Amino acid sequence: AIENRHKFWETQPVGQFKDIGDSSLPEGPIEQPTALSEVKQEPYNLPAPYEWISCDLDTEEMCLEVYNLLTNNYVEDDENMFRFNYSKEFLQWALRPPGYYKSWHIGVRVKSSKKLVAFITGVPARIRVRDDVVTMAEVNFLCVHKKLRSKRLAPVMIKEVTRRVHLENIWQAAYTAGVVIPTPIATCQYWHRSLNPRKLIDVGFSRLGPRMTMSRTIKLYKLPDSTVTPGFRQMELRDVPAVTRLLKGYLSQFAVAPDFDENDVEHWLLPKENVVDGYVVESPLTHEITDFCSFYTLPSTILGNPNYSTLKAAYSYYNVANKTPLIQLMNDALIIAKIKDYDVFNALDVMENESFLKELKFGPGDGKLHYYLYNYRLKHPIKPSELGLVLL
Ligand SMILES: CCCCCCCCCCCCCC(=O)CSCCNC(=O)CCNC(=O)[C@H](O)C(C)(C)COP(=O)(O)OP(=O)(O)OC[C@H]1O[C@@H](n2cnc3c(N)ncnc32)[C@H](O)[C@@H]1OP(=O)(O)O
Ligand SMILES: CN(C)Cc1n[nH]c2ccc(-c3ccc(F)cc3OCCn3ccnc3)cc12
Repeated sequence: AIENRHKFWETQPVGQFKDIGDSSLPEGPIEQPTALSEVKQEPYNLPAPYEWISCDLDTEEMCLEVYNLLTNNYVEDDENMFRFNYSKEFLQWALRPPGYYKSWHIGVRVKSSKKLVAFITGVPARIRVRDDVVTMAEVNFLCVHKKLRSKRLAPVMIKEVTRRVHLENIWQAAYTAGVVIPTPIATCQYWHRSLNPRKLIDVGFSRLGPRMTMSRTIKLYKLPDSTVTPGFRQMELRDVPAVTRLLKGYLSQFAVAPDFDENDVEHWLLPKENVVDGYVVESPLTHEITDFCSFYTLPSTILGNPNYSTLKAAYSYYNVANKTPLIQLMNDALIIAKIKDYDVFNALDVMENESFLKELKFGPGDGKLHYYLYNYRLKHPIKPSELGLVLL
């Protein structure tokens, strides 16, 4: 057998490849919590020139350092044509939800130059796994500077965030990645809906279909100038209780989903310009909030194109269609994104998204997004349609 060794991940309390199909192993936590006094009190050792830093994202200066590290060194697509370009406002939103810990915003910098060269974050979240609501860390933004790759720095970053999460008496985590490591609990496909086909073709994101001209392609993706659902409007603070009720009811059908309360909904779904958009359908007759849709803003830097520098992308977030057909609700989201000059609208095949992707002219992306739980075993991977969790 090909030795597909995961020297670090084989030491971790995660589902192991060798255990796949072994239904004698129980679902749930793999290791039991330890006493806080038994958690390593001091940070893990770093190579000599480096030191740990807790990044205070309340300061513009630290925010800019994190932004610059990620802008130049974070996730690229498989063909290295695009790199995620999370904005500073987005990072402050993503990393400061209710109950967040500054100590979980972990940086590594060069002692001499003070340059930030690595980063990893956690934010607390209540995640329901089947009938079990577990307080977890959502781990994200793992990044090692391009010049420091393949030095086994990532395992140290992961062990350090694990240690700091343990110190808060939290023993599970959730994370996603484009890479396959032990062991995905779900594997999702991402899809793209062109809004600005000319630009997408110019930058090489899309290609002209066979027997298709540019003008025919522009016509294919054309959208109305305004939304079609009566009562469709931006979400406001006063809608938080109704949206929370809608969302809790809707997410209860999925095997893994966030357990949002009103504080969480206010943080994660109230519109923030250039960060997150949320829309409700208020019945013109009864003024009841019947539906909800949302998307977040995550541009990608276009690498090495003379005419364009940024791809403006919207990502489907949480959507609840109770009275309005989901396909109509999502088409209104596309119309809003086009009005707001997005180039592309992206979606994973999670929740009920599969039901609208093809009809609304989404095309399949060229990779997968794998979902993981740390220190929590599922007997089998779940289907994307059983997943009710979207990580940023
Ligand atoms: C109870 C609380 C628990 C909290 C913690 C929970 C767990 C959280 C886990 C983190 C979740 C993050 C979620 C997230 O942020 C979303 S996924 C995005 C990750 N970031 C990027 O792709 C940015 C560009 N790449 C880099 O910066 C580097 O390539 C990174 C830093 C990715 C790896 O740096 P490197 O210089 O290329 O590699 P070495 O240092 O030499 O290390 C190689 C080892 O790292 C393993 N590796 C590689 N990529 C990984 C990834 N994306 N997740 C987990 N592990 C990953 C790899 O399998 C190998 O281990 P193995 O030998 O066992 O196979
Ligand atoms: C989720 N969050 C953890 C960021 C993250 N990490 N790793 C990833 C791999 C794929 C996607 C992804 C998710 C949804 C989607 F519609 C397109 C995607 O990537 C396209 C390829 N790409 C990468 C960079 N620029 C373009 C996100 C991520």
